[in-house]
Amino acid sequence: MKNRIAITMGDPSGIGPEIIFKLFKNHNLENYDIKVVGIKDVFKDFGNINFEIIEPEYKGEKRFPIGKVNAESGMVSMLCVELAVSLALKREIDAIVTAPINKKSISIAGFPFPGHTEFLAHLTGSYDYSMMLVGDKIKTVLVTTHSPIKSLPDKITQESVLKAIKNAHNAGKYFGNDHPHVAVCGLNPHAGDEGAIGNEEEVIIKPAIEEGRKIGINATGPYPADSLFAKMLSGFCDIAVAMYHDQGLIPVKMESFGNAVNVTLNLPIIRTSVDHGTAFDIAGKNIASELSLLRAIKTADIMINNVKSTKYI
Ligand SMILES: NC(=O)c1ccc[n+]([C@@H]2O[C@H](COP(=O)([O-])OP(=O)(O)OC[C@H]3O[C@@H](n4cnc5c(N)ncnc54)[C@H](O)[C@@H]3O)[C@@H](O)[C@H]2O)c1
Ligand SMILES: N[C@H](C(=O)O)[C@H](O)COP(=O)(O)O
Repeated sequence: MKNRIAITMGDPSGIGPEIIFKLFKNHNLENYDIKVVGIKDVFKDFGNINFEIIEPEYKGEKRFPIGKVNAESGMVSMLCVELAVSLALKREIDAIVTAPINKKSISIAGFPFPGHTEFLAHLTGSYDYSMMLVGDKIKTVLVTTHSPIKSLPDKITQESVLKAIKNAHNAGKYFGNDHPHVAVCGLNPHAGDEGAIGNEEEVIIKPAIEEGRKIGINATGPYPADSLFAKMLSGFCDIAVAMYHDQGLIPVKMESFGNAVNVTLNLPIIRTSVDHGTAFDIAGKNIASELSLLRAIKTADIMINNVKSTKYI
């Protein structure tokens, strides 16, 4: 049986519908059983639709302004995610792959979540999840997700760092390595220089790495983040653990933007996503690339095939 994957439409004011249409038009998808969760009317201007669309219950206006923040687009994009998650929890599909949402539009639509990741955690009752961005050589798991910088000191704890280390270890299998070398970034410049420039490395990050090592994870660090990612390009480690969003995502996007995949680890469902946003600046121009979406489908397929056969720590 082919793996059953639902792609959520994303924000209809952005490039989500366009890249979904291009995915079906330009690629051979016969190895997968793919459905789209979205609004049919949104796709009809692109041409003949040769894929199945499941619609969420949505009673509002179905014409969405292109390239503009608005509450209706935010609302419908989240309703699609909600429906896809319910199908995944009922095991009617094997994975969800998400097209991009706009964080401002979902906020004015009344969803108090800064992204899919946190909404998915809410819908599935998950706490020990992590965001991972998968580039070609650079693969990063984050300790904190969409957190304002000023909130970081409270969120980077021994527990949250250890959680990310475990999730990074367990993610190795998806990339052909059951025992990955997980290299952990410091938080401060030069990883604190042994306490000379901040002490989070000494009192939080090193103890978390030690805990990880005690349960058999090949975790090392903390390393100065400014040089770790350059070393990663030469094969120094398999997965990096980064303390906050931009520390981990800038290196992935520098290396692989447009071809990387966002994975939410340790949910009770499989979820992958594109590495880019709604790109309002190019929405409606027919120039958006669907390649990250294709990669997200392939990654979800690998995860589905691997998930049953793996031992978790
Ligand atoms: N997976 C997601 O849902 C997701 C991911 C990232 C950002 N976002 C959200 O999207 C919105 C816009 O974010 P942003 O402007 O920071 O980033 P963005 O990724 O939307 O755009 C950054 C730049 O990359 C270009 N770009 C993006 N995707 C492209 C594609 N497929 N093909 C060609 N060019 C592409 C855009 O035109 C823009 O110049 C924000 O609300 C952000 O929070 C959502
Ligand atoms: N952090 C992601 C990125 O920059 O690519 C993006 O915001 C998407 O996050 P969600 O999957 O949580 O929406």
